[in-house]
Amino acid sequence: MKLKEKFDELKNKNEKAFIAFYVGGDPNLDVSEKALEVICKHADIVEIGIPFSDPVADGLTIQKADVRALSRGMNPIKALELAKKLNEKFPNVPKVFLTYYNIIFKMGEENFVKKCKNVGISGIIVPDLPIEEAESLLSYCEKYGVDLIFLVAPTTPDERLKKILEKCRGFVYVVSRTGITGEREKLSEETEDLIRRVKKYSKVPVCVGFGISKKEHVEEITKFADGAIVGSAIVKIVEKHLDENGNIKDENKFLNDLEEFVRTLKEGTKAKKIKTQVKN
Ligand SMILES: O=P(O)(O)OC[C@@H](O)[C@@H](O)c1c[nH]c2ccccc12
Repeated sequence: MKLKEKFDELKNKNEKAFIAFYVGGDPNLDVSEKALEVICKHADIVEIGIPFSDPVADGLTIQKADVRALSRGMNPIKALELAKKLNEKFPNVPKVFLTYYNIIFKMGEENFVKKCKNVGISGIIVPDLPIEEAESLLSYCEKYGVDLIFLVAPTTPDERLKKILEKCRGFVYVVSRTGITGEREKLSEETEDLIRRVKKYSKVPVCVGFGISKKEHVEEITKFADGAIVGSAIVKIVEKHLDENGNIKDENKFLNDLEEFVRTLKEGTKAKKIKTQVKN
């Protein structure tokens, strides 16, 4: 499913998007497939991380997930196969890849985008690809109908913001604060201003990630934004269920825990608007 279709569908239901991130292959391919299936039951959009050895924008939680997946032989081809399987079972949940540029470069830009298209990937997020270097990847994404999603940060000046938003497709990823991925107790106060600033220029839905880790955060963010993205807090559940050899102790317990968490997060996007009462 196209990202645009999903956002239109949500708009009709008066809901915002809950976007869940999970590292493909964490802690191994088989478990990650089951975990992603559980996530697809509740999330509106799923972000699948292709694990990479040097994930420069990631905090410790996701770095460790990447190491777990890579040590069990995860690779981009397996990530594509995983996406294909998920797409067959959940065609109405758009899937996007989050991957660093080296992986795309190694596979060849056109080859990578074409493969994404073939397995039903709707969009690609490449955190270490600046807009100035994205021309050829953008052209392949356009050719194959895959959305290239860019990130903007509190430090992005207006001029650059406009430049990015002109090229950005699917949705724009607003990084709520400077720094790396990871949970936070409180959301940054500047986030609201940033969302408003991005909304002013954006033709695509505005989604926010970094530090969103509970239902209340999702509720708060989706008052202003079109979607909330949660990563580390989901990956933490894997960590919690590991034994000393890096295997899941009790698969059913893990999947139940995960399901309960993503179900709750999705609830945060359905929060009722408080209507002001008018007295007669
Ligand atoms: O982990 P957090 O703080 O919930 O943030 C989302 C994030 O995990 C996910 O979108 C993501 C994972 N790796 C990234 C690298 C760059 C940008 C974003 C990401």
